Amino acid sequence: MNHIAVFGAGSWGTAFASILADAGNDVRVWGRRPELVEQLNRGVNEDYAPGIELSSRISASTDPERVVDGAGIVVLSVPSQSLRDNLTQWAPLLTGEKIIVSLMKGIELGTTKRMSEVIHEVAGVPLERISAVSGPNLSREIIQRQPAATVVACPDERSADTVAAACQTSYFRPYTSPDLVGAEIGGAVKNVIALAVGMASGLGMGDNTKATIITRGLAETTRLAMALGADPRTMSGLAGVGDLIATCMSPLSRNHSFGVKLGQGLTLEEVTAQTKQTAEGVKSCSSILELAHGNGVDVPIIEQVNRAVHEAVPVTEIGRELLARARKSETD
Ligand SMILES: NC(=O)C1=CN([C@@H]2O[C@H](COP(=O)(O)OP(=O)(O)OC[C@H]3O[C@@H](n4cnc5c(N)ncnc54)[C@H](O)[C@@H]3O)[C@@H](O)[C@H]2O)C=CC1
Ligand SMILES: O=C(CO)COP(=O)(O)O
Repeated sequence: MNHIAVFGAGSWGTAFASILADAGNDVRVWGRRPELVEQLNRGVNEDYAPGIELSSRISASTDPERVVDGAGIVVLSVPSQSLRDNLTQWAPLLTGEKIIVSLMKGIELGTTKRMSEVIHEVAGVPLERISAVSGPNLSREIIQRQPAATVVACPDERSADTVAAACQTSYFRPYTSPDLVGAEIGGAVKNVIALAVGMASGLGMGDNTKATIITRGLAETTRLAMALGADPRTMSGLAGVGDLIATCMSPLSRNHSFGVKLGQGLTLEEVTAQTKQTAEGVKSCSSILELAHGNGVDVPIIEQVNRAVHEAVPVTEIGRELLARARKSETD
């Protein structure tokens, strides 16, 4: 039996630990809070996966050394903006031939780095042993064992295949891809587009408006991904349009729900106070905008989401601005 370490006992860390356990692995989860670790060791996570009985193959600890000991694969699932701080403490443990898996969908504020870049920089792990798992994977559906597929992206085919083999179950189908950049950009940007779709929903707009934002959001994502060297085909796959659809359309999405509340007129502070879980797009809209500007990429939806979220520009105003832009060809 393989031993796999999962850092982060939130919604996705716990759901992914369940997949790994169902795939036959012995899974050790690191959690920050002793009370949550104690819950996991009783086979539940009422904070992040209420009503779900967890596999007996999952155990948990607050001690990173104990969690990593003997693991060939280490999965990271903490909020993107806290990765660097956490990794600084964990880096000495990530030695040897371990494969590191990022489940995170964000871009670091201040550096505009993707999560694999942060892992490479802080832990010194070569990119050939860093993979990202990304796709339409709403944790609540996955932990209920509803069928879904995902992409395991890594420049090294053997590493990608090792991770894919470790997380394949009767309900979860991983595809491999060499396009780490595309998978990470697809995963991070769709959160911002989901905020925009949520805002439209909150304003009472219907499906035409939402489909328009999703489609033009995909155009922005593709432009940015290609400018960073990604394969455009990734954008028409699970880590691109697949995740975009799931996140933009589902009431289970925290980013979508966050956007709905902003659209209904709540302030950023009010929505933040009501939101217990991580809505990555709220912070990453700024870093993604900076990344796009730094690469000369036009991202009007992301720009307007950033204004609504961080400059308190009314949501009605950003819609008007998007529609008033100069006419252009759809494919420019
Ligand atoms: N929930 C989902 O459906 C999916 C989430 N993701 C991504 O997975 C990543 C993790 O998200 P979730 O598990 O959903 O978030 P979550 O909010 O459910 O859980 C986050 C976990 O990190 C812990 N945490 C918070 N601040 C921390 C810090 N400073 N240091 C260490 N731990 C900290 C929390 O206590 C919690 O256990 C995000 O990047 C998200 O975009 C990706 C696919 C699906
Ligand atoms: O990434 C996700 C689904 O693939 C989860 O989206 P949210 O973080 O918006 O809930």
